[in-house]
Amino acid sequence: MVRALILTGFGINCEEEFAAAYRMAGAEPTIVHLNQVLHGQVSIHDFDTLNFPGGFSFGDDLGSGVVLANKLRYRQTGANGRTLLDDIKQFIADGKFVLGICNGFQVLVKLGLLPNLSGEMTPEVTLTHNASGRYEDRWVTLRVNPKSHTPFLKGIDTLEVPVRHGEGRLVISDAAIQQRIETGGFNCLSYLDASGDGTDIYPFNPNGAALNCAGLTDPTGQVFGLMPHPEAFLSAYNHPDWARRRRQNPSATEEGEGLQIFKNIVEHIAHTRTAVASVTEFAIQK
Ligand SMILES: NC(=O)CC[C@H](N)C(=O)O
Repeated sequence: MVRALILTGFGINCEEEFAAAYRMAGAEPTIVHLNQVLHGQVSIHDFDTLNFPGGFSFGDDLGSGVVLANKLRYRQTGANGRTLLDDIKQFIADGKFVLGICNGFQVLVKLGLLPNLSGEMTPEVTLTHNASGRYEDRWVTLRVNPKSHTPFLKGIDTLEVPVRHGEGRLVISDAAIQQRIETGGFNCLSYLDASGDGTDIYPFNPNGAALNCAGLTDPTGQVFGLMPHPEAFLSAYNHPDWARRRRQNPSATEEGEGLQIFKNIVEHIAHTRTAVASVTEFAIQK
């Protein structure tokens, strides 16, 4: 069974949707208060994926995700001076996966886990207040960057998902970093307009993000974060226009488009595990 650790506490509020997504994708989700991890009662290393849900951690004080990111970077988890960021580094080095949605994405960016071009886990870009100056709560259409190789987005071309955030505007102040993000395809998701083109025009691009970017991966593809909420589109009936969509395509699946991201990563982990097991079995037989 693929095991997903879902963090909560301090104002995170999307952990149940996250758990439902993993459950529907065939994994075993465990929701844990961040303090249980920081106090050593739960180890992230017992899990395959580490998940940062959306919400309003620490009331968005100092900027969304900033306080939680600092807690992960500086709060020592034991007498040996280790921090949770040290454990997350190990977790990624072990080939495991990290997913952050909305406030979770903001945490990963402020922590320097995304895009992490340098490998040093220092912040390289930021997410800040929407260009509209308002909280945006609407559905958007996204396209997956064909250059992206993250298993989370395998086989997905476009998808519709809701956004609900006040600080989703990606700002890249260094031209060299922007170029490396584009060259590597780490800007893995872009906002589309009604004709299916990437756009910086409001409200299709709800926040004015650089590169029309709704999501980033790190160079390994193991760390993925996005502003929209795929975990809020698990059933076709979550879509505001579900009735018309069903009339147009009555034989379409009843699954929501967001679920595929979770199915992808669960299948990828299960498949990798089977492949490793059969190689090991082959080596033992020899
Ligand atoms: N839904 C969310 O996770 C919102 C994130 C953050 N509080 C913001 O408003 O930008």
